Amino acid sequence: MTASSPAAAPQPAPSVAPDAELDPASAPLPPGPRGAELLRWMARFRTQEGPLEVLADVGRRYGDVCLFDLPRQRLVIVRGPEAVRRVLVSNQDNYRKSNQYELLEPVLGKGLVTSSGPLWQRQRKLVQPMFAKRHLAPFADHMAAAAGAALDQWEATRRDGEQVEVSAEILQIGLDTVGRALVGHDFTGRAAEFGEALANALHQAGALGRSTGVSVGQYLRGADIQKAARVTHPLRWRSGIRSAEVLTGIGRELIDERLAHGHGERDDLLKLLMEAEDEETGERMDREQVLDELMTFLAAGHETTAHGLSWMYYLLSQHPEARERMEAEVDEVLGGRVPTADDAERLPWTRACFEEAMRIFPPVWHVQRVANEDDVVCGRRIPAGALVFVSIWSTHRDPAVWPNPAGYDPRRWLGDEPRRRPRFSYLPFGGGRRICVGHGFAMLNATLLAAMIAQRFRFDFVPGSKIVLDPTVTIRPLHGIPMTIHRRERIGAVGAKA
Ligand code: HEM
Repeated sequence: MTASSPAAAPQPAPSVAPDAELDPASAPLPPGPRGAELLRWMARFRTQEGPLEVLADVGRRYGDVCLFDLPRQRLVIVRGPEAVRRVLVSNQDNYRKSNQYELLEPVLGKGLVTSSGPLWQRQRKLVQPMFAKRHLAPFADHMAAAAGAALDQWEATRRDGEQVEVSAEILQIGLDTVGRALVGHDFTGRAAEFGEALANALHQAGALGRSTGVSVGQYLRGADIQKAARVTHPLRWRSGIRSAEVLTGIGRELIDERLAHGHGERDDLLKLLMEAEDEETGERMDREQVLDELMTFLAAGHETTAHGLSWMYYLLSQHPEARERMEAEVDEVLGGRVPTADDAERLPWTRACFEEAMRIFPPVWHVQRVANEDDVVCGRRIPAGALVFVSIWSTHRDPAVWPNPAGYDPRRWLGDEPRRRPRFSYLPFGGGRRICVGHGFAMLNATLLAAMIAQRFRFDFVPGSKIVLDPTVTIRPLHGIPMTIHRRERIGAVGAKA
């Protein structure tokens, strides 16, 4: 696990005027390492947990804005509410998404995550209403049905006290629940094949994104990032493409089935996607655009939620009092019945346990942008063309905002506490116009799933197991999280609706 930290150094002087009023030309560049020290930081960045250690340590050493002045590429790392607000919200038009996202295009095509400009605007307008509160109730029923079936399976196949790899279990159950909400029963039977291909495609894209070869390839050959990945890592690239073909093949089959036979009784997200119309032009998405959005939802929604939950089980096993409180809440509110969308609001502690887990282990640990023009952030000049790492990881652990930042304490999420903290001190779903479109869906899915698991099972960490963080697209546990699974006394008849 991530260690800490060189000795703290003085923070840069705080800006006296708001950034918007400062002239970039007269603002100083951010502080940062130079020469051999810069090379040492970069070498550390390439180690297994290095990116997370570097994000945390540059914050401690250089403050909220730090510059790595590399040949041909200036990398700026920002953290903290003020810097996040400037880059993601108040001056967001000055920042475009970085080309790292293009490595995901073989799977996501030109869906919401990877598109920009007018296409993104049109798609966001079409897609956003699908995640409105009124649509969440049927999604919740799908999620609960899929989770119930998966938990029955655990009950039938897992011995009490058996050792399991919790993140693999949660990934599977997470894909079942997200998949059912998106494409209903049609997903049953395809989930295993889909899950395996998706995990590989994302893993390869994440590894290519961190590869020195890909960076050097772009730099030396002036190639675009996909070409650099193809040339410098042909096997890795091919492996990702093969998985992408499996995924898009499944997606096309699901869509073609609907085109041929209609939606029937289905009330899932695929139906909403296929029927969505632009209110001004009446235009609908074509088959390929529906495919890109479907792949985007499955890819963006599945691993993120599942890893957040896996980290929650890891943390809960070390905080039995928090876990007992979750079990007591679930027993009291649900009394053994299957939860509905309305129940999510009646489970504040369960929700808080998930929110706090995402603070300590944010599934998306940073977002990347490129500055179009010079800008000023926290009184420092961000040069045009700089690659800006908005560090969710270190913002969530900033001691200026979070007392005892490494301590897992779901009480931080109760009552007025969240409102007292500065905005953008917590951003697991990003911020600004490109904030996660599925965040309500994700919170519902995670809360219901956590509640249904707590009704029936409990996990204990296997002592002495080593947990290694793998920060690729998401933060996943490199060798999994070994835990023993235990059945809880059943409260009432699980399976009966209120
Ligand atoms: C705990 C679960 C989740 C986390 C932590 C998460 C996190 C994020 C973050 C940080 C972004 C912003 C990326 C950026 O600004 O570059 C994002 C965007 C996005 N997320 Fe999520 N997400 C989650 C679940 C979901 C779900 C369930 C869906 C859909 C079903 C989804 C769909 C999307 C889409 C489509 C975007 C792109 C939005 C746009 O650019 O307009 N996410 N997510």
